[in-house]
Amino acid sequence: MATTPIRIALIAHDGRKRAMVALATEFSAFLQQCTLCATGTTGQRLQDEVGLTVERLLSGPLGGDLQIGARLSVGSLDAVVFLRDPMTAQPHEPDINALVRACDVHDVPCATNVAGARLLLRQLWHPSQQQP
Ligand SMILES: O=C(CO)COP(=O)(O)O
Repeated sequence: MATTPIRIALIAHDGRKRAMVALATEFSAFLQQCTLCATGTTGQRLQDEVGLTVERLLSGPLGGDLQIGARLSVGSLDAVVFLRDPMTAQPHEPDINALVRACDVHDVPCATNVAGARLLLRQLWHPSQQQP
């Protein structure tokens, strides 16, 4: 029986894009089975460097975070991986906060660092398997 693909949004600030590419490469066998969307530049990197099929939304500073927040608010996303750069101020900080807040409001799992993202993606990939 065919199952519905899991819908995941992938977002990374510039200082975390290499980490996102490495994470997506590590989980590419799983992510290929998912329906993916991403902010503009992150999505481009994932297409070009990992070979994933990704719906590219606007770049974060141009409203991409808000688009993803709107999607998850209406139940169109199952999980968010948002590798934020904690060391660099972002011009669109209000949009970033709105996205993370929307995850909390709607109880959508959101990983904001690689360790959390690994746990989340592993669990989504093998839901019945006990985590060690
Ligand atoms: O700024 C971002 C998230 O806040 C990411 O946007 P890009 O993927 O377009 O760089």
